[in-house]
Amino acid sequence: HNECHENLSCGPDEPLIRFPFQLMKEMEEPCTYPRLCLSCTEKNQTMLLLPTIKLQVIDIYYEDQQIYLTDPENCFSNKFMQIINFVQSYQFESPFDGPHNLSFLNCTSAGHRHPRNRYGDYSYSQDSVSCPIFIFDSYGNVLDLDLTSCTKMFDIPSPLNFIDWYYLALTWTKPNCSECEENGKRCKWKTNNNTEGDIECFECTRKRIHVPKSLIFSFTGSIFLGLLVIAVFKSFLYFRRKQEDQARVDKFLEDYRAEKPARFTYADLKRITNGFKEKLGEGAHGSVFRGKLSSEIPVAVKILNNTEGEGKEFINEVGIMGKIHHINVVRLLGFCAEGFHRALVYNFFPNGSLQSFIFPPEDKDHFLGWEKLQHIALGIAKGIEYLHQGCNHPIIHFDINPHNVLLDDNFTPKISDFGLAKLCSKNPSVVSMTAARGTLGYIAPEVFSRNFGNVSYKSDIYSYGMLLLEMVGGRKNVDMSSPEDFSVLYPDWIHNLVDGDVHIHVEDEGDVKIAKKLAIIGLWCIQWQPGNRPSIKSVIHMLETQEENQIVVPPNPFHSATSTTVKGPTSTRPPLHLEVIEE
Ligand SMILES: Nc1ncnc2c1ncn2[C@@H]1O[C@H](COP(=O)(O)OP(=O)(O)OP(=O)(O)O)[C@@H](O)[C@H]1O
Repeated sequence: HNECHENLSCGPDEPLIRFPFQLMKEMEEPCTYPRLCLSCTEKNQTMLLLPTIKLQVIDIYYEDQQIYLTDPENCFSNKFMQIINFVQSYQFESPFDGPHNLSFLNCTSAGHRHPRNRYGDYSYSQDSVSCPIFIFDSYGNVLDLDLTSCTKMFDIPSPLNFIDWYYLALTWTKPNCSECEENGKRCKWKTNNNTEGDIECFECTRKRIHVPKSLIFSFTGSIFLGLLVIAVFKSFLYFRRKQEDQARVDKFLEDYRAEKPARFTYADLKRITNGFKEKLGEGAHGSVFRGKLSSEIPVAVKILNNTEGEGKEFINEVGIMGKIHHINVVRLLGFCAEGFHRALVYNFFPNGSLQSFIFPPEDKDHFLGWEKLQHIALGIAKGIEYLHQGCNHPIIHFDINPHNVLLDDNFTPKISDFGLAKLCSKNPSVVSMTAARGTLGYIAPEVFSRNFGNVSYKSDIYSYGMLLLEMVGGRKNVDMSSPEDFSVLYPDWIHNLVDGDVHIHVEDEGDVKIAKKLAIIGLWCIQWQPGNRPSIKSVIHMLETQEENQIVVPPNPFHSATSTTVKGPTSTRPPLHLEVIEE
C-alpha cells in the first residue's frame, strides 16, 4: 500500500501509484474487489490487473479519478467482455457524458497508429490476422485510420470511451477520495470495515518518533544539571586553588616569621601543653611535655630547671638554635622567658630519641636494620657537618649522644640539645674550655684532660664515633656498674669484630659490610689523638662512597695510646683516671 509514499511508480515516465491503486508484486495473492491492483513489467510499464487480463496504464489523474488504459496487444475487441465485466463490477464510468455507440468493424487489413507512450508518439502496426475486429468509438477521430478493408458488423450503445480508438478512458466512482483530498488528506481502506470499499481519511505526515514531554524535560534538565555541576566543580577547583595559594603564602610568611623563634608566655605554654598533661621524658636540664600549636603543629616543650647555670643553657639554645636550620638539626620554634620560667619549644618527633632504638641486632623486634642504621649515621654526620662548617658561626655541639638525636616519622635523625654547644670564631680548631663537659662515655679525652690535646670540633667527632660504635654493638659503651672506676668496653670488642673474631647477627652479606664499615669509621673517630680523627667531611665521604674493605682499620687505641699497630686484640688498657684540668 502506498499510503504515504510520494514517488512510487514503475519508472521515471510512468504514472504515480497511490490509493486507490496498489502495486502488486509477483506471486502475491490474487487481486480481488475492491482492490485495484497495478504491476510493473520488465520494461517498466505499468499494468492494471483485471481478473483474467492486463491492460497497460497510460496515465492516472487522481484529482479527476480517471485512468487511461490501452491494450498492449492492440486488440480491445479480444478483451471486450472482460473489460465490460470489470467496469461494471467496479462501478467504473465513462468520463464523458451522454450515450454513444461503439461500432464493431471486421477488417482484412487495417493500418493503425499505435501509441508507444503516453506523450503521443505513434507507431503503425497492421495485424488483422490476430485481431480482425476493430472497435470504433463514435467519439473517436478516424482521420488517421485506413478503414477501406473493413466492413461494419454492428453498433452497440457503450458505457466505455475509446479516445482516438486506442485509449480506453475510465472514471472510478468508488472509492471517492475527493473529500479527503480537499482537506489535504489521503484516504485508505477502512481497516476493520464491515462494508467492503469503505474508506477513511488520514494525514500523511512524516513519521515522527514520539518522545514524551517528560523525557524531553528530564533530558534538558539533566544537561542543565550536568552543566551546573561542572560549573560548580570548576569554581570549587578555582577557589580551592586560590585557597591553596593563600595557604602557601601563609605558610611562607609563617616560616619566614619562624626563622626567628617565637616568644611565648608561660600561659601560652600551659595552653599549648594542655596544662603540661603529657610528659615525654626528663633530661638533666628539665622535663619535656607534648603540646600542640594553634595551627595543629605538634610540638615538644622543654621546661628548663632554672636552678642551675644562671640561664646559660637557655641562652645557648635560643642563641644558637635560633640561627640554624638544617634537616638533621632540631628546629627551635619558640621559647619562653618569663620571670623565672624558662622553656624551649621544638617540633615534636614521634619516634623519640635514637637511644630507644639502640638494641643488639639479635633483638629482632626492636633492631632497626642495618640499612636504616647507616641512613641514620649519615644523617647525624651531615647534621654535624652543617654545625661545624655550614652555618655562619661554626658550632661545636659537645654533647653528641643517642639521647640527643631525635627521629622523625621517616627515621631522619635530628640533632638536638644545644645546651652545651659553643659558638666559635671562624677558625674553631682550638676552643677554650672552662669545664669538662658532655655525657659519660661520649666525652672526648681532650675535653676531659688537656693531656690529650686541644679541644676542637674533633671532640664532636669522638662523640660521634662512640655513637656509631654503640649503634653497631647495640649496647652501652661504658660499664656503669661502678661509676668510680668505669671501664670503656666497646672499642676492644669492636676491634675484635673488625678482625673477624666476633660475630654479630646479620641477615646477609650486605649487612656484614655495613656493620664493619660503621665499626671501622667509628674506630677512626675515637682516636685518642684529635689529630688522628677524620674530619666530618671525610666521615661522610667514607659513609657514602667507600666499601668497608677500602677503609684501612685504624690502630687500637686501647693497645697503646701511641701505638700505630693496626691489628690484633689487646688486653692492656691505658689508665683512665685522668685528671680534669680546670682552665
Ligand atoms: N622534640 C621532641 N620530640 C619528641 N620527644 C622529645 C623531643 N625532645 C625531647 N623528647 C623526649 O624527651 C626526653 C627528654 O629530652 P631531653 O632533651 O630533656 O633530655 P635528654 O636529651 O634525654 O637528656 P639531656 O637533657 O641530659 O641531654 C627525650 O629522651 C625524648 O624522648
